[in-house]
Amino acid sequence: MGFHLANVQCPRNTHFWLYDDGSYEEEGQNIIKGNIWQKASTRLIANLFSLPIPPGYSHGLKGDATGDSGRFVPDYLEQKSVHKLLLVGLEGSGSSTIFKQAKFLYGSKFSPGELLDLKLMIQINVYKYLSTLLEWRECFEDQAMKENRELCTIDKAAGETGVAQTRPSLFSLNQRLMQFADWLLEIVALGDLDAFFPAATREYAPIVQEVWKDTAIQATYKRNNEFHFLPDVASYFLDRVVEISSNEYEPTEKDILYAEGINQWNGLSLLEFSLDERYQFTDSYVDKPDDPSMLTKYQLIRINSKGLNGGLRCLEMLQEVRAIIFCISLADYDQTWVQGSGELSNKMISSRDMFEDVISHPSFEDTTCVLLLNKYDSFEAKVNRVPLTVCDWFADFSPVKPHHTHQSLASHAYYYIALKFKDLYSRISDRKLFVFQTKALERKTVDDAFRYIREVLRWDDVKNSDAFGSVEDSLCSMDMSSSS
Ligand SMILES: Nc1nc2c(ncn2[C@@H]2O[C@H](COP(=O)(O)OP(=O)(O)OP(=O)(O)O)[C@@H](O)[C@H]2O)c(=O)[nH]1
Ligand SMILES: [Mg+2]
Repeated sequence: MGFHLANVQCPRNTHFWLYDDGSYEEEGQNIIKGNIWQKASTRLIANLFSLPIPPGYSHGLKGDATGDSGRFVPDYLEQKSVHKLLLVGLEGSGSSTIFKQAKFLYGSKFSPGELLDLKLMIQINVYKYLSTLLEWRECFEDQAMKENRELCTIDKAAGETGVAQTRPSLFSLNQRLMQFADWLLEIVALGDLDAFFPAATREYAPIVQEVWKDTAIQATYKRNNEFHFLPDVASYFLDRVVEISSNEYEPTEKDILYAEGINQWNGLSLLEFSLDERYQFTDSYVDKPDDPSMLTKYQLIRINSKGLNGGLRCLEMLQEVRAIIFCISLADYDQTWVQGSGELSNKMISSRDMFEDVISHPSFEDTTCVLLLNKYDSFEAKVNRVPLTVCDWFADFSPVKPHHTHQSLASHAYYYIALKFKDLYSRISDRKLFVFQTKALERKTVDDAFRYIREVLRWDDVKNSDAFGSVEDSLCSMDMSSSS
């Protein structure tokens, strides 16, 4: 199995001999074919399972000149090394969307197994969305009943008969749908949803559709700004529940991007890729095709926030991370979030706290950090409606009236947030925080982000080799110019 994890080609019936130093040869051939410790995948797996790694291999490639901080790798060796990029963010920030876009952009297609995982995840999520709606329907119905009773008491006092008390409200379901709702909510309360669905998904699709279209649920959905944990994509999938629930359903590219997450179970996803030498932020390509073997290789490691719940312990297992890519949803500034302690808090503030925890983690003292401020599209639409100051951390945001400047309110607010994070970072680290704006559903912005990250890392190498001084300025201006 170790050979498979190390990406060693193992034809059937071929046996390998593995030596203490990690080198291996085909049985009896007396020709050393390679060394498993030189394979990045072996080292990562070993890290994750806390397996010992021979000393010469634990920091980069054997014999690489990593210098004191492990940053400087001479060009000729850099070509061969794999830069690990750790992608993290609070749930819903869009980190898995960014991962999936990177896979569409630079990776291979989703395999049939991965597509099946995505399909199951989409099918089960539909039931989660519906149960959220059903819970809120119940609250709104209770509220409506209570108001009715109060009205009744007033009417009675005025000498009128109290029929309003028994009258169904806008939020009441008929008895048949009510039975289904009770049954579904019980399964959810018992935590059995994952075990029950999607095996039963096809059978219940018609009734799910009926509940979703019912006026009580539609009235509940209209009030979705009042409750949390119902993502924007809920209606996108609920509208198509029958299609999604069929055996023949295959998620489209759009479905894959809209689905929350990459698969149901896996907290960790890996993608190895390289970037061609297309010029930064333009669509022009260099004339000659690149020699793919010369391109720097990156390994994108995405851990979902559930995977980080164990107090960031798994981060310790990730050695030699070249850069942390921390993803934050700009649109979270007015959202509520349940923290680990069960307390409710503002989601932007929860994201900030998680950011602080990750960057102050001893494993990442010397690690470059790039902050991706994502969901600029939702943010742009929202910021004109909901003042940024609803988030306590942004209480001192006082924009110059938009018509006095050329900047929109959204871009003004974006710079303000970027600076907040830069200030915070500078209080914790003596390194510079790089900030980039994304709309992860737009593939181009994710491509731009990775090209920006590549420039940041190149700059880092140059800075550490002390050859140039002015690259930082050009990166800063790039970073700022990319945000309008
Ligand atoms: N409007 C908008 N929606 C986005 C953007 N990025 C992600 N989303 C949506 O936001 C939802 C959550 O994104 P995910 O990528 O699942 O975020 P995540 O929570 O970091 O990933 P998991 O931890 O795996 O759930 C998905 O429905 C995405 O389609 C964006 O830039 N704009
Ligand atoms: Mg999510």
